[in-house]
Amino acid sequence: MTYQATVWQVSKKIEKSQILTEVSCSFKKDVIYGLLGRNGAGKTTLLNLLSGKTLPDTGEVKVSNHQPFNHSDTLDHICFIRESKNFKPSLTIKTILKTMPAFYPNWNAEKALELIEMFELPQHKTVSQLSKGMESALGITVGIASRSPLTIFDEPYIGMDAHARQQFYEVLLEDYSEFPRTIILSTHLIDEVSDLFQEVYFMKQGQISLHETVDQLQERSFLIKGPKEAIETLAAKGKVLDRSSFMGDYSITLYIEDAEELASLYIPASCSRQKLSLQQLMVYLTNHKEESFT
Ligand SMILES: Nc1ncnc2c1ncn2[C@@H]1O[C@H](COP(=O)(O)OP(=O)(O)OP(=O)(O)O)[C@@H](O)[C@H]1O
Repeated sequence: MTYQATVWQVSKKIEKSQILTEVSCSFKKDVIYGLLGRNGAGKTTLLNLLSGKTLPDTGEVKVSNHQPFNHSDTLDHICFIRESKNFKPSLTIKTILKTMPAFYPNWNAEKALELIEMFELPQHKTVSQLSKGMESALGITVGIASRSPLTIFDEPYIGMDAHARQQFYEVLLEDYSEFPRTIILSTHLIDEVSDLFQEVYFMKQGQISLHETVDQLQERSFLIKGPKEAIETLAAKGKVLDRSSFMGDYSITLYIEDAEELASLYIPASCSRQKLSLQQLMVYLTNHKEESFT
């Protein structure tokens, strides 16, 4: 297996607060990852480490087999687009586009111009003169046109309307199909982008709480409704992520990791089974509290 980036047993404190605790994760070459978790889970901190902005206190981060911090050859392989402040406010879009090849060896000027036109960005304007959505569209343009082997987007669409976000997802997928690279996208708009992800990492309180392929995750998770007794029997087959009861209707959100349990799962005719969206799963997986029926 070829990895573009690996994080091994990384811990990080900021101002005496423990932000990341023994985080280990790896990102394969040419795979699109979703990095999901609630506010303050530690996603941006992890992405800062991966992009060489900071060093871990303990553990090891490697991108293209090197620690990225202060390693210019490795930093050339990484493009990190944050939710804001990606560019100097006094620079015009035109100037930014001119300087990008110096940062990104795979920079594709033609692609950049195509996206500038698609997002209707005025090249003569400075970053400070752009709306929030336009500034985000500029970040996305740079992220895609960089064609960096490790491209990271940390909630890059602030202020962009639904149409522009859809354009972003489509263009990202189209360009990735032609020029595969490792992409990590941290987002809260999970259902909008879930079709893009091949694998997801869930973070909770500074740790990785789950890593799965999207297909596996959806195969292993169920929302089951039915009579109390049947539901209780099914609950014993896996991890109950959520329970609810309303006027005699009982339901559970069940996650079955064990392959044998999964293969032999029998759902009686008195019960119904539904698929869960990635967004619903994320809510349950990052809010794990098990309740009993009342
Ligand atoms: N410079 C800083 N000084 C103090 N605390 C910080 C700093 N940066 C981050 N933190 C803290 O680290 C924790 C994780 O923050 P981080 O930004 O990594 O989370 P996140 O998962 O990206 O959140 P969000 O989804 O809201 O962007 C939070 O509790 C945050 O308050």
